[in-house]
Amino acid sequence: MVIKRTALLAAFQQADSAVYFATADGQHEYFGFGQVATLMNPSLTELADFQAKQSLPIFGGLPFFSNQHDQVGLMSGYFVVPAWVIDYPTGTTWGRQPKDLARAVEPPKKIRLLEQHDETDWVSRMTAVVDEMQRDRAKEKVVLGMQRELIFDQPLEPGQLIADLARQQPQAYRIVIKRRSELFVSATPERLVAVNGRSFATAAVAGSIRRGNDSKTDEQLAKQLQHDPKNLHEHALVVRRLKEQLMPVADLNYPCKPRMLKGPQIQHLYTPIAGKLKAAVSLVDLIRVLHPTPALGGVPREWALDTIRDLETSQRGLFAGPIGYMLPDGRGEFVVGIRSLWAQDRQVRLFAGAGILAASDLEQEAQEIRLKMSVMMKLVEGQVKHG
Ligand SMILES: C=C(O[C@@H]1C=C(C(=O)O)C=C[C@H]1O)C(=O)O
Repeated sequence: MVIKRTALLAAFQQADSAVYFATADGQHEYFGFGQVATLMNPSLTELADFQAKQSLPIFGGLPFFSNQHDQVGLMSGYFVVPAWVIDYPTGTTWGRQPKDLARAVEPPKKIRLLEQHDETDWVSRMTAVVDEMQRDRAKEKVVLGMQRELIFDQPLEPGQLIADLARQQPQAYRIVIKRRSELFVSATPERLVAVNGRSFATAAVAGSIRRGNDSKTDEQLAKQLQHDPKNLHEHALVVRRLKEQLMPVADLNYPCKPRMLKGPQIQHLYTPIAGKLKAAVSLVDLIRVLHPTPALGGVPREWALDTIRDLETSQRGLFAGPIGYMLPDGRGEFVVGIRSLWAQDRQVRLFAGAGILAASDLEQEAQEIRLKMSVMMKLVEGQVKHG
């Protein structure tokens, strides 16, 4: 029997536990329903042990910091083995299809935004770190995040989020993880790592500018970014680190100059890095090697991570963490959980960050962060009733 996409969206709306992962290349759109096993707050070792016991696909995410233990729910890290998974474009399924996938579809209801809280002191809070980087040039980069809290009168509708994500962000990875009254949603352009046998791929995505309103302005903005020393340096730090970490385990292919990666709101410098693993290295091992890349951490790594812990007022949880799936044959892909939100019932948190260097203008960085947040703001706006 052919399953309609609308039935999957309705089932997502109604399920207690469901996952959605669409790849940026449009090749795969996984929907998973129910749960045969779950893993909360895992270490990478626990995740590898958990995976070894499963014969069905696994979906979920690791928190950005593995050692922050006061996170709640999804944000502490969560993996699920759904009872049934379908890759919609290919029709491949795993597990047993539930008999009554979805009851009748209800029309989406509109919700009201009651409160919005922003980090209005972000620029002043981050000033000292730019001074520190100017004094000590060994401190090259730190990616600092900002969060926004939204309170609605009703919860977001996840089925509708999936439909709107596909329309609004077709060239991004699109992820929705639902666990009872919690949702984690991301429309991220950034692959952490994909593995297929001995082939693997990762990417450096760092250095950003807005999109132009017409193709001429857009091209000018791209040129400006491609010649901007601060952004080129910020990007080069990520490429350098990825190469250093991967050279020992793989033969690598990559372009010598960054390309452009364009989303509807923002464009980035982009260096795809692919290769062949010299020995069988698992996806979990590659996450251990790569996360956090300087695209979301910084250089030097430990100083940057301490700085993030000290200066960000809200914990990252899954924000900027590795989010992905693993299939029983060892194939799989993890992305970086940015352009993301976490919803707990009627309460929603948005996260975005920017790479800070000694040459950064913090007002401009704050503006860039708000631009990155507009990806999730636009998504939730789609459900909001005005007036
Ligand atoms: C931190 C984010 O994005 C990261 C930071 C970028 C930058 O500073 O140029 C670009 C892409 C991402 O690696 C985010 O979107 O929240």
